[in-house]
Amino acid sequence: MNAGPVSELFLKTLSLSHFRSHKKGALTCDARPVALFGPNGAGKTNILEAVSLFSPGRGIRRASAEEMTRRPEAIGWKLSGLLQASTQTFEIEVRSENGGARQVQIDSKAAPQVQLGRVARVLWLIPAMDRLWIEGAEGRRRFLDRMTLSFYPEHADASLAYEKAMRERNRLLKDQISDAHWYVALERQMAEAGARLHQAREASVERLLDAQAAAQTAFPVAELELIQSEGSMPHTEADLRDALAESRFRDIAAGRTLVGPHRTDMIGTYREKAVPAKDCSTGEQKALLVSLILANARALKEDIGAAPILLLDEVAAHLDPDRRAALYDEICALGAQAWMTGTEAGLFEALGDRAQYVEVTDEAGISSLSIAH
Ligand SMILES: Nc1ncnc2c1ncn2[C@@H]1O[C@H](COP(=O)(O)OP(=O)(O)OP(=O)(O)O)[C@@H](O)[C@H]1O
Repeated sequence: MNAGPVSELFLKTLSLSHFRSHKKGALTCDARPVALFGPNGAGKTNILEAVSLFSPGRGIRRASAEEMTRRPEAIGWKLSGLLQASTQTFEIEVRSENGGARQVQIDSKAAPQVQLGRVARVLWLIPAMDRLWIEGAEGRRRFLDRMTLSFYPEHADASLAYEKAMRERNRLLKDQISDAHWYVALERQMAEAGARLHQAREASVERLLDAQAAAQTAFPVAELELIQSEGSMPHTEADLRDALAESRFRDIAAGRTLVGPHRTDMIGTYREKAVPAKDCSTGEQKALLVSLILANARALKEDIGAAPILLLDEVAAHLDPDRRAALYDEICALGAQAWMTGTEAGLFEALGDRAQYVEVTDEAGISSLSIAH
């Protein structure tokens, strides 16, 4: 099952049942951007989170199924939607019973989560990423891996294989086992999967730079460089295997693996100014992230034929009016169904009738998700 080459990709319907603050909510929409507006706490981000669960992973908040269960009933939740991919329509359902593991169905058939990545492509930018350039490497690595995964869905397999072998190696390290033959097989697996991981990340970084450089865009070019948090970064399978073998005694002392792509970091630079992203102004840091998301969407459109669904939480409020208008123009030029949130409908004024407007209110637990005219 694969959406294959598509000319458009958008959600036609979305229903939520007992999901976070939404007891019941349903929406029918077209391919245009969706501007969600309403007061603080109305449940706008919860709707974005619901859409994000139509792609693999734990969604925009990385929450557990249990956390997403509506209180106080806590009986489990269900999301369903019709995804239009050119002339094909996929019926997607994601649910959790009593806070248990998420179950996915595509066209009424149980499907593994990874299958969602081949049908729906969803990218997002949320306020939690605002400090991405400043905080720890883990957030940047996750951001990088999501972008990489969007280009190369098989990146998930390499990540899993790498992590599994590393977990076993770390167990040996913790038990202070120094017998070499125990390590060799695991390091071979790590090197094989790790080299694939690294190549896919490097390829994604290159694609993002090309997509930014080639575009007519109001956003600054974010140049990305991958580095290893300590020392040099082994690139090839052979280098990685040697680096792991060399690091063994140091790793035993540390009780964990100190070298490899799990320690990759990503440095961002505002290219035109040659200023590291971490030293840029708050607005510039946001603009660099918007630039990357748009580049990701443009490059993905080249691959699959249609722009991915975008989830932009509170992005409009953080951009000056010129940049905001530029963002809307670029989204519309891409033809992306961008789900955007804001407390005021006025934030979306520059979109005019190029978007559909949804007022989100939460009265008596029944969310009113009506298209506002
Ligand atoms: N599991 C849950 N059950 C019930 N309500 C929940 C649950 N999780 C979160 N909420 C409620 O959802 C609301 C937050 O929703 P959301 O973050 O979508 O708001 P928002 O409209 O984006 O607000 P803002 O404009 O402030 O960002 C809060 O009132 C919170 O208490």
